[in-house]
Amino acid sequence: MVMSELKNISLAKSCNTNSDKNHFTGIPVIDLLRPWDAKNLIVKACQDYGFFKVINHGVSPWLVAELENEAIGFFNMSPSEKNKYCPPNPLGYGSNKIGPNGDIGWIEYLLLASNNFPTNSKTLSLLVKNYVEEVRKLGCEILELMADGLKIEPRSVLSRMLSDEKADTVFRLNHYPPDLDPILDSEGRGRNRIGFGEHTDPHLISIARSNTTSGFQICLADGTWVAVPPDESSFFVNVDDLLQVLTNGRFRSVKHRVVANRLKSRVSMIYFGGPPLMEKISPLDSLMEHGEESLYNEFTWFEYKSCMYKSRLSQDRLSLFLKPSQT
Ligand SMILES: C=C1C[C@]23C[C@@]1(O)CC[C@H]2[C@@]12CC[C@H](O)[C@@](C)(C(=O)O1)[C@H]2[C@@H]3C(=O)O
Ligand SMILES: O=C(O)CCC(=O)C(=O)O
Ligand SMILES: [Fe+2]
Repeated sequence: MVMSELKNISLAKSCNTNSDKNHFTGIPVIDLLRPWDAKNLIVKACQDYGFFKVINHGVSPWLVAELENEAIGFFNMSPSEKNKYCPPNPLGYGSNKIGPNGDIGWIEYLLLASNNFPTNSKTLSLLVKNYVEEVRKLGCEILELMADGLKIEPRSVLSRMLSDEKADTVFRLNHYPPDLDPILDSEGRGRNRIGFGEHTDPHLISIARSNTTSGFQICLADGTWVAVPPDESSFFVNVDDLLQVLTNGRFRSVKHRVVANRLKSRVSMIYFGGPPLMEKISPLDSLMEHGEESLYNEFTWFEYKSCMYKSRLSQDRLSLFLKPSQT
């Protein structure tokens, strides 16, 4: 990646871009070995933050470590080796550019999908396949606990979309190199560059794991940005746009971003769980109260995805599907 081209990568608008400062201590922690508590805590976390951390998740730490090592091996290859790999249109290897509409970040990444996650290495592809399968199961368990907590039936009403053989899964490996030469602001203070600009994830849920380097931040309901303390042994779960629609706005699709770290590389691996392309998305009947109106016009995941690829990272895509009475 040509870092000299990245001098102008934007600084965050709010002042809290230093990745190690103001670590937020209020992230909800869900212990999956306590399912009787977990269902209610998950619902509260999705309503309050659209975000929580999962411990005792059952995903093999060996698999996580192997995949991280293999990913580091990929990112350690020379730029010319990496650039031989197909550019992200939308899947492939990318650096600096995120998506097709001019967004940039202090990042390089591999975006993969389909069942065999083709890469330049059989080992990497196989590890991704096994990892995604384990994390997909974790996603189903979490969605079933959500249904229990929301008191809706069947408990597979959400998870069936991830278990479907046509489920639309994306997997992403991100590498944020250290930002050794941060930009100076007008007062001469060093400010970290943005690694991945603010956005919400479009799918149902995203399940992320990162190394011990800080940088990930979420936006609270009052608009404050807070830094999430890293935890390499846990998974972090985002409520995504489709889950906000399916719950008719009860759950918040969390706005988040990544700020580059001054000293350390950050490596993250994210599973994005989406439904089959033709799935129709509208608030769940079993959740709607008597007389409650849907906030959104019905759409298919295919329609939403098409609209997403036409939009910039920070665009509020869901607002395009709000009913006129809600705008
Ligand atoms: C700017 C873009 C990158 C993105 C596609 C989009 O046009 C808008 C949504 C972006 C996002 C955010 C979450 C995931 O990282 C991602 C893979 C996705 O599904 O939506 C990315 C897209 C991407 O990097 O291609
Ligand atoms: O790297 C991360 O931890 C988050 C990146 C992200 O938000 C994304 O890939 O959608
Ligand atoms: Fe994201």
